[in-house]
Amino acid sequence: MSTDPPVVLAVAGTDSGGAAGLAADLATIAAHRAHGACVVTAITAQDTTGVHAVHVPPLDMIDEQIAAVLDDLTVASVKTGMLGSPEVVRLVAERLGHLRLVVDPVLIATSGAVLGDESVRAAYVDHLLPIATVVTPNVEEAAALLGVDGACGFPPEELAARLAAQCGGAGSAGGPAVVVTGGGTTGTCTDWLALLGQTPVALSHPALATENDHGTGCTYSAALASLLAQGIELETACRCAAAYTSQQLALSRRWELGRGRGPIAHVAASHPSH
Ligand SMILES: Nc1ncnc2c1ncn2[C@@H]1O[C@H](COP(=O)(O)OP(=O)(O)OP(=O)(O)O)[C@@H](O)[C@H]1O
Ligand SMILES: Cc1ncc(CO)c(N)n1
Repeated sequence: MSTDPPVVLAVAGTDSGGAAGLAADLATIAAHRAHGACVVTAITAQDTTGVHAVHVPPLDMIDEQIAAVLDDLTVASVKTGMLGSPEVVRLVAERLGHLRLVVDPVLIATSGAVLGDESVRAAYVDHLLPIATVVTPNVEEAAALLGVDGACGFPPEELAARLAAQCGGAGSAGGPAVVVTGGGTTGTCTDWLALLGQTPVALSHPALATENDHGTGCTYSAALASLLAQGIELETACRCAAAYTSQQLALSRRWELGRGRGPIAHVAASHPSH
């Protein structure tokens, strides 16, 4: 019997502060006992206070990374994060569209920085979302992808249902599942899972009071991709990914790293003592 771990490919940007992007993705994939491969789509000069500069590598180099991984490894699932340009979104759709694809449509950072502009948003809508397995926007990203004002007042479950309809309307396979993730530091956090033509399902867990939530969305989507790679059914995988993310938020709650919104913890609670 094979002892190989499933391979999860993270296609995402770097965060020099080590909180979000590939740092969060690869640590989360490893924590789920999967093997993480990576394709670097963007380099950000970033810290807990914000994003100071962005560089998108040449498209050829991104294509070479994808080709190297696909040529050598059997990829069980892909998680996409910051893609950085419409050309990269199209390339990912072309090269990885045949695989199980968890798309975190990164448009706006926790700090408010724009990580994907209008052309990136349009490329997601036209090329990547229709062929995704799961899409995991937060409320603001869901509204942007629908082309409605973020302050439109649609409840998150309606955003989830509308986005599932928008993505799945044209496709024969019914389109992706949509999880609109919900933050909030008091009471209950509810993520809404919507599938085309079905009533959205509320996935709720206790909210944690913390300012150290930089990288939360990356952690959630990488956990989801890892769980799906292990063959876990979608709704259970969504619940487990949220539970994992909450657990990591609890671990970093009292940290004082950086001057801004600090990182979510990437490793487990216990350290070997020296
Ligand atoms: N304070 C919190 N307490 C508990 N769970 C949380 C909290 N904030 C977010 N979550 C959970 O974390 C997961 C990721 O959601 P979130 O909406 O924060 O992602 P995001 O906004 O895309 O993150 P990012 O700011 O990194 O882009 C969801 O399951 C959400 O419910
Ligand atoms: C590189 C990168 N990817 C994703 C996010 C979203 O949290 C971020 N801030 N930076």
